[in-house]
Amino acid sequence: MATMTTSITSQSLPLRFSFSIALSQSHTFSAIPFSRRHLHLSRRAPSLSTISAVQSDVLVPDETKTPTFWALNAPNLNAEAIEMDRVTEAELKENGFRSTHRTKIVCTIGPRTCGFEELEALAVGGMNVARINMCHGTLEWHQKVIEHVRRLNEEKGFAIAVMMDTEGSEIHMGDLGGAPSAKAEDGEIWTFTVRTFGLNCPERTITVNYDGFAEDVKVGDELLVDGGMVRFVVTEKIGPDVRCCCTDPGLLLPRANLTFWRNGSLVRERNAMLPTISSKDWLDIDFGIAEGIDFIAVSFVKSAEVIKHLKSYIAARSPERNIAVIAKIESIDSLKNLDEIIIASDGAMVARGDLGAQIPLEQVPSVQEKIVQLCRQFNKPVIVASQLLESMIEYPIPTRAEVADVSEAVRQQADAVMLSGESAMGQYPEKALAVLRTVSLRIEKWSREDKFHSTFEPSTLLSSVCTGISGEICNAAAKLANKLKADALFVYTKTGHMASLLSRSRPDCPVFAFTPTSSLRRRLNLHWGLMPFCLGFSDDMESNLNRTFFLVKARGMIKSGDLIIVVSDLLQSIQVIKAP
Ligand SMILES: Nc1ncnc2c1ncn2[C@@H]1O[C@H](COP(=O)(O)OP(=O)(O)OP(=O)(O)O)[C@@H](O)[C@H]1O
Ligand SMILES: CC(=O)C(=O)O
Ligand SMILES: [K+]
Ligand SMILES: [Mg+2]
Repeated sequence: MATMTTSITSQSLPLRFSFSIALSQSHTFSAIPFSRRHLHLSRRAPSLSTISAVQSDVLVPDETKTPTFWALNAPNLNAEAIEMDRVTEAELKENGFRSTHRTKIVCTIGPRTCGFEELEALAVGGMNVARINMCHGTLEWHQKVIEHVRRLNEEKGFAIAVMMDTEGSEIHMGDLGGAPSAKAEDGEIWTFTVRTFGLNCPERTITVNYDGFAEDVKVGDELLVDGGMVRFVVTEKIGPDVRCCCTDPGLLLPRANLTFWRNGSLVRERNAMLPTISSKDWLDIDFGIAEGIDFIAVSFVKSAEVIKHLKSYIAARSPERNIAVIAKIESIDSLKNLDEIIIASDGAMVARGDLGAQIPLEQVPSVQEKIVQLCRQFNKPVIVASQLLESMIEYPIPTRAEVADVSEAVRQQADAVMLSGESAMGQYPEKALAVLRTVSLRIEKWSREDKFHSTFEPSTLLSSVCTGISGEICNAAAKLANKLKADALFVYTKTGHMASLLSRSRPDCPVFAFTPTSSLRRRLNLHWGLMPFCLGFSDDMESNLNRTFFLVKARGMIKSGDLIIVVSDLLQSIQVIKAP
């Protein structure tokens, strides 16, 4: 029979108040090993639900720890032995725990931001993940970006993750013979062709990457560029060439996505059979594995099988590197298999750009909300992407509607929001990033203060999927942190699982995630509310705590009296600690 032990420690830990509940690996409750003098409140524990019930009744102050005690007992450690970035550090020092941003930011890197200085400016501005889109640029170009990010992390202590986004084999235009864009005017006749040209592409001619294109389209079909940014109607087919008349004028961008529509429906002919991961994508993936990237975002996922296939490939090719696989939800097919896809993946992206070209636009908001909610249930990080601040490609301030869109994603508590063209080739990448940060900080604060969690009531949402003992511990810890108005949660995690579960509970305070490896630290950087630190730790929680408090305090990031809730992978325990 399981027995629960609650121990109140008073001597061995750097605490003035502490209590702990420990679950041993065999899932029976046992005494926590690091308290020397403790008061046991042993009791039978029929179910996990009793954990939170005992939490509030055992806070006992221990006034024996004076500043001199701490000065004498401080571990002899160099304050640099913890890896953190200066943005987090400065944020904590200046404004305290509550000020830190919870919603993470992914920035697409393009010609406007690929230089070291520009990348550093994004890092300082709060970029957590740098996304490289394999639709564009050469491998040499991408390699340079990855090298810059690695250098930023090594030299400046950032933990910026690199996400590679695959090209996929959906239909898209060629690269416009190297031109940055081309303007299509109303009534003009353009030729879409499967022929290839070198740099001498004839005027008003667009190459198409899909060989079956000229056979699949029919006269009268509508051809949509980028989901309708520019629109054509097919007037004539001549061998490999398809003549089209422009009906909605606009700017054509290199490699823009193409869809064709017949009688108001998206045409899925043989193109529906195109592989999700093309032969070019596999080469890109090999390149990414060799370069040590952190995430692979798979474009146009249709089923869970492709995710499983890629994950087993990564495991075989690179057993030591745990690259996370993100499913991009942007095709009609993915919506039919949403649950399985999310369960099979390590995270998902609501890729609203292409999604809005495949389903009616008015359905995109509800699909976004559904995906965000499912990811939270299944404990997978989720990114809301595309056109959040589209007008900032050209203008220094966003539209009011864009601010409302960002606010909605933050209110839904998505793990991350993403910049695309705004940071890749826009005129104001840093300003766009600053807008994301300012808006998300404001909405996060508002949500905490007003408990404005209406759509995502954790008790019903989180209980619908069983996350086992760890999940219950993390929910209880988050609840406790909210109730006690704790300043921070600390989690010691070797696999990242406990940290992700704490993030899933969306506590009011930030979560300091201590992990022993830099690669896990980078991956955790995508999760809502996690501040990942690299810190070697042992199986001895007492010494881990001593060490962490000393290091974090030496860096001026916490102060005496701060209330910290500590959760650990190692002991599956919750402790309440007042910083010495
Ligand atoms: N590496 C790059 N080199 C040149 N231009 C880029 C690069 N990355 C992005 N861009 C430009 O920024 C725009 C927006 O970037 P984004 O990655 O969202 O492209 P996208 O093609 O719309 O996305 P996706 O293919 O994933 O649906 C692109 O259309 C392209 O013009
Ligand atoms: C990001 C992306 O691929 C899209 O929105 O289509
Ligand atoms: K892509
Ligand atoms: Mg896309």
